[in-house]
Amino acid sequence: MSKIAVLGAGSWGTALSMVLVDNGHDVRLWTHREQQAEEINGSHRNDRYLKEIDLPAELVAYTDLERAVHEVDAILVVVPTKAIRQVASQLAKVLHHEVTLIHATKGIDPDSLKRVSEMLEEELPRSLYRELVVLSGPSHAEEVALGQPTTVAVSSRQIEEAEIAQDLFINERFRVYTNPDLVGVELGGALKNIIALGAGISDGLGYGDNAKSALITRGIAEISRLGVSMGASPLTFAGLTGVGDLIVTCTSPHSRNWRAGHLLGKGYAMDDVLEEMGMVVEGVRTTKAAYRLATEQNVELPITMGLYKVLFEDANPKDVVDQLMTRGRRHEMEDLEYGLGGHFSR
Ligand SMILES: NC(=O)c1ccc[n+]([C@@H]2O[C@H](COP(=O)([O-])OP(=O)(O)OC[C@H]3O[C@@H](n4cnc5c(N)ncnc54)[C@H](O)[C@@H]3O)[C@@H](O)[C@H]2O)c1
Ligand SMILES: O=P(O)(O)OC[C@H](O)CO
Repeated sequence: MSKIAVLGAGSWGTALSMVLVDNGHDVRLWTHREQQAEEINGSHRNDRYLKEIDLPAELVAYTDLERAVHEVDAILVVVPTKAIRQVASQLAKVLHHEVTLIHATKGIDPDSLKRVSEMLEEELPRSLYRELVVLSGPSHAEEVALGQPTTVAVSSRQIEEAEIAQDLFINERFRVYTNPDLVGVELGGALKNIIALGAGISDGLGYGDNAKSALITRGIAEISRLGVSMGASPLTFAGLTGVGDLIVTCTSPHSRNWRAGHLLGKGYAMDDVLEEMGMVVEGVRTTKAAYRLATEQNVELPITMGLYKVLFEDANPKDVVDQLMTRGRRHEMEDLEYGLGGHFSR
């Protein structure tokens, strides 16, 4: 049994805490909101984030970060990307020993253009952890909380740290694979949210399965293009944290990104949509980050660019779809054009 602090009591932090409690660990769920801690400890519910789910009585919520992390073996950070630096700097002040450090947040910071692990590394002294671990994959909190079969991957620069995280989480309903490609695992989870917003918009506009399938497959092509330019392996994007997560997020009404896109496609204004969601929609900020990265690195991301125009330049989604459909002609597989596995003859 390990002592584990989970920082962030939203839907994902709560669902992952349930997995850890199921595995027999002593779990402290930290929230910055007193009322939420009272609800979790008193009625064993976290209804705003996981409706109608009874939490295990062993799960204890804390509002005092220092007490929550006292003598823990591992810390799981799972606050939204926007809060990562703030929570990490609070943690740096109260943590005084080395832990296994895992994060399960999916995003890229649009200001610094850093991945979540990079922000954590910048904010936390190296003496507090060995090598950071990322947990990602196709996993709606609502299904994990119900104990439905789920698979994810953990990645770290050191296999030992990834295996420690694998051991903490794995059980017969929550299968955890290891993957050495930390950059790819992190980017797949972050960038799929952009495409999920697009898939929601497409559904909201009334377009059908053909359009959504196009978004998923051309989406993974552009995720891979940007990912490879940032040092990821293209193979990772064919796995759980790439196409796996893209499918789950683009096709499910559980997805906040899909739902937000759906409302945008129906004509609601962005501010109203975000207020209606009441939970984090990571794809919005990540679209800004990917737009900047693509511009800086000269990588072609047509769907992301189109979505940026809809989200931040008030473009009409239907016009953006028209622009995407009438772009110049292209080969489908860029590498095949150059003879890797096949080539044309005229
Ligand atoms: N919900 C899912 O199914 C799911 C699955 C996989 C990954 N994720 C990722 O996990 C991350 C968290 O998502 P979520 O679904 O739990 O979000 P959420 O909106 O359900 O909850 C976010 C939680 O973070 C807390 N928070 C926000 N700012 C904070 C701060 N400064 N200090 C302390 N706490 C703060 C909020 O109070 C809230 O409890 C996101 O990056 C998301 O993409 C979510
Ligand atoms: O609800 P979303 O859109 O944030 O997606 C949740 C998870 O990332 C799906 O794997």
